[in-house]
Amino acid sequence: MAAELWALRLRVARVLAYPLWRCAAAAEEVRADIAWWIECIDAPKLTALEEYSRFAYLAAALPEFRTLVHYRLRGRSPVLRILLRACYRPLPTLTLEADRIGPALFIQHGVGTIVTAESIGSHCWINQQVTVGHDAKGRPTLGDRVRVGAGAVVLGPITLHDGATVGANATVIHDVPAGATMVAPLATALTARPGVDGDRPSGRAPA
Ligand SMILES: CC(=O)SCCNC(=O)CCNC(=O)[C@H](O)C(C)(C)COP(=O)(O)OP(=O)(O)OC[C@H]1O[C@@H](n2cnc3c(N)ncnc32)[C@H](O)[C@@H]1OP(=O)(O)O
Repeated sequence: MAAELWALRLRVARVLAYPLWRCAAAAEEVRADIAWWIECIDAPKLTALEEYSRFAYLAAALPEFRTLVHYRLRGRSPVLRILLRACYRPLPTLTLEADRIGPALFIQHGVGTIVTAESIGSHCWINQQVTVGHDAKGRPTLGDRVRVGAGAVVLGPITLHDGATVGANATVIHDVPAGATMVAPLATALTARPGVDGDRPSGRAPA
């Protein structure tokens, strides 16, 4: 039953996604995006699909993917883009602004993620609640295969070189060498303080 439902949903997705596919398929990056998203999601059910079915699934199920497709279509006519955005809603909590986003960008859970970069290389991975943004001097450049973990903040005219990783919740304001991993200090336990009721959220003794 579950398999039949999955097949039915995929058939419907294939019909509904067709106009978007017709507009997007010409962009080389979109094909690389599809392959990269399937690799990152790593679900055998999706790996087994051919390219158009993969696209239809991603466009139907993942608004993050639709946001990326709309970015890929930014050279098309404004009227077409408005129509496509109305029919295939992007994720409102995800912003992608860059002069160039190379082929294959995966966005996992685009909740509260704002990416304002000079450029982004190929095969990058960005998580939820991430800010990649500018300071007074400029905005970041991301190389190839850069990964930015949940809650991370990357600011200013810096470069995350190829293969750099920013760990969850880390703030980065300097260049990161190729292949390096940046992490923030980990949370530490608050030691018990005499005279304070540790069970109370405010930490204050009752009046
Ligand atoms: C809903 C969802 O789940 S969405 C998915 C959200 N997930 C993410 O965003 C993933 C982001 N990834 C990370 O932050 C990873 O921990 C990475 C990439 C920074 C490091 O991963 P790994 O290389 O596998 O590191 P590993 O787990 O082996 O830890 C190595 C060391 O780094 C420390 N470390 C790992 N991650 C972090 C982090 N985010 N912040 C601070 N220190 C860290 C570990 O405590 C460990 O230190 P130790 O050797 O002193 O014990």
